[in-house]
Order: sequence, then C-alpha cells, then structure tokens
Amino acid sequence: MSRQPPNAAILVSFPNADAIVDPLASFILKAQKEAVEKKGRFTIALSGGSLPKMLTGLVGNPAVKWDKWQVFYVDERAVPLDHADSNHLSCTNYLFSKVPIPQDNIHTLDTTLLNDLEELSDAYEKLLIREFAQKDAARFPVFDLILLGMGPDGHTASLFHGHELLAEEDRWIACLEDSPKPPPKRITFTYPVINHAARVVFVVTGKEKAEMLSQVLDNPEAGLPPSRVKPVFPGQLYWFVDDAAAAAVQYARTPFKI
Ligand SMILES: O=C1O[C@H](COP(=O)(O)O)[C@@H](O)[C@H](O)[C@H]1O
Repeated sequence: MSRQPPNAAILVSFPNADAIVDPLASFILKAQKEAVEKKGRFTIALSGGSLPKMLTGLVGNPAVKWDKWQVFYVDERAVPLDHADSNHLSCTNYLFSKVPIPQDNIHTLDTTLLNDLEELSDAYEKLLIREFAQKDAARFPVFDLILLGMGPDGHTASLFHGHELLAEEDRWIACLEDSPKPPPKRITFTYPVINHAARVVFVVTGKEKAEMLSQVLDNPEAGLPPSRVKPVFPGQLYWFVDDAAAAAVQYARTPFKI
C-alpha cells in the first residue's frame, strides 16, 4: 500500500451528456497511448447502464489500437450474453459491433456457470489473474483505466449502499444474489480492484442524479458507494459529469484539458 494519501478527485462538468462523448474518447486515447508505450497493451474495465452509449466517440477513430485492448467488465449481470440485461450486450451494441476489436480481447462471463454464482465469480477472477499474472506479486491488478457509472440510488459497479460487499478486502471479484436493482444476480469488481487502477473515471449525467452526486462529492464522510472509490496513490479519480447532474454540487470544477 502507498503511504501517500489518495489524490483529490478531479471534477469536470460539460454542458450536457452529448458534450462528454468526444472528450471522453480523447481521455481514453491518452490513457491507451501511455499504456501501450509503456507495456504494449491497454487494460480497461467497462460498466453497463448509461456508460456504453458514452463510448461512441471511439467508433471510427483511427487512433484506437483495438488489438492492444484487453477489456473486462466492472460488473456483469448473471444472464446470457445476448440477454437485454447483459452489460456485455450493451457494450457490443454501442461499441464492439462497430469496431475491429479481436473478440478474444473482450473478457466475458463463462455463461456455462450462470447457475452457480460463486463459480461464476471465481472463473471471472481467474481471467483477471491470467491477464495480470501477479496476484502474489502485486496483490491486486492495476488496470490502466476503469470506467464507472453511478445509479440515482448511489450504487456503482454492483456495489450497493449498506451491502456487505462494501467491506470486501480480499477477493478481486465478488457475487451477489440480492441486488436491489434488477436483475438480482450479479458479479462485481471489489473496491481493492477498483482502487488499484491507474485511472478511474465516473461518467454521470442527468438531473435525476443531481441530489446523489452532491451527497457523494460534498459529503464523502457519509460513505456512499462512489465515495469509497479512492484510487491508491498515484492513481487518479475523475468525474466527467454534465451540468444537470452537477447542479447541486459545491465541489470545485476543473476545466477539461487533455
Ligand atoms: O446496474 C448497473 O448500474 C450502474 C449505473 O447505471 P446507470 O444506468 O445509472 O449509469 C452501472 O454503472 C452498472 O454497470 C450496472 O450494472
């Protein structure tokens, strides 16, 4: 563990959701460039919900080195990959079906294990171990970039307020069968994995999230799930939000620069 305290979060507000799409793509490309130059690959974890639609700025962009991407899901619903609730399906519809990414670089659930959530989450954890091959060395994987969303109820990934999984310190991937938001059966990254990433970006839009965003950013002591995302130094947390979501937030904004 680093002895340095976490960096302060950087909050950037854009006029509306559409205005986030291109800056987010530029941000992802910068992270990709740094990672590929350093290690020859780019490890990224994606959320579902409203996030996949925000990734469309990458479509048709010649600077994306799709063959260098290794994609994981921050959380996934225990459903077949072609089910309407699947985060993978949503990312496929908005992004992966439109770009030349090798299918082997997208790490999905083993759907033969949908009936056993423990097996399902263990198998997904093994995919991470295989990719990062450092469980003993560094203890937790260090993603180049993790993209998160936040529900109006203040959940992120599949980490819900008051749930016992908020206290998980050991496992990389956990499962739950009592998600308050349907569908109930899911697997999710745990905080140690999220908090060891080099960069974490929340993308949050819409006035229905304004109250919760202000709680999370202005009152972090309340310990709501997104407030527990504090990447270990030198990791950096960003919030890309629109003005509607940020309407009640006191936390200082930073102008977007790449
Ligand atoms: O259930 C989920 O919800 C969160 C937030 O979704 P949003 O539609 O409010 O952005 C999402 O980040 C997560 O991946 C998903 O499984």
